Amino acid sequence: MLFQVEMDVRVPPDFAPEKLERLKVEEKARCHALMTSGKWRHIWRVAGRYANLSIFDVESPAELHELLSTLPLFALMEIRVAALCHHPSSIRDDDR
Ligand SMILES: O=C(O)CC1=CCC(=O)O1
Repeated sequence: MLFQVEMDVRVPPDFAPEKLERLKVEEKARCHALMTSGKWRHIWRVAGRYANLSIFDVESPAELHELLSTLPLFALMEIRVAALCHHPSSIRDDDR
């Protein structure tokens, strides 16, 4: 199942910079591991915002929740999810 996931990172002004840097390093490593596994298919930076637009390919909404809620930056993110279906006009057969 494909899901569009939009993650906005909201860092409180008093958040310790060294803790933020550590979480970013951990987040990047987790992202790379999930991209290698094929579960996190794509990630783009949303221009002008500390946000990303990602595509996940998972078995269920429950699996997506498990992956998102265990991301290192989860507590600092606002996340929106949209379930995706294959479009009848798409010429990309693997986009389902
Ligand atoms: O910088 C972000 O958008 C948050 C994030 C998600 C995966 C990653 O490496 O950073």
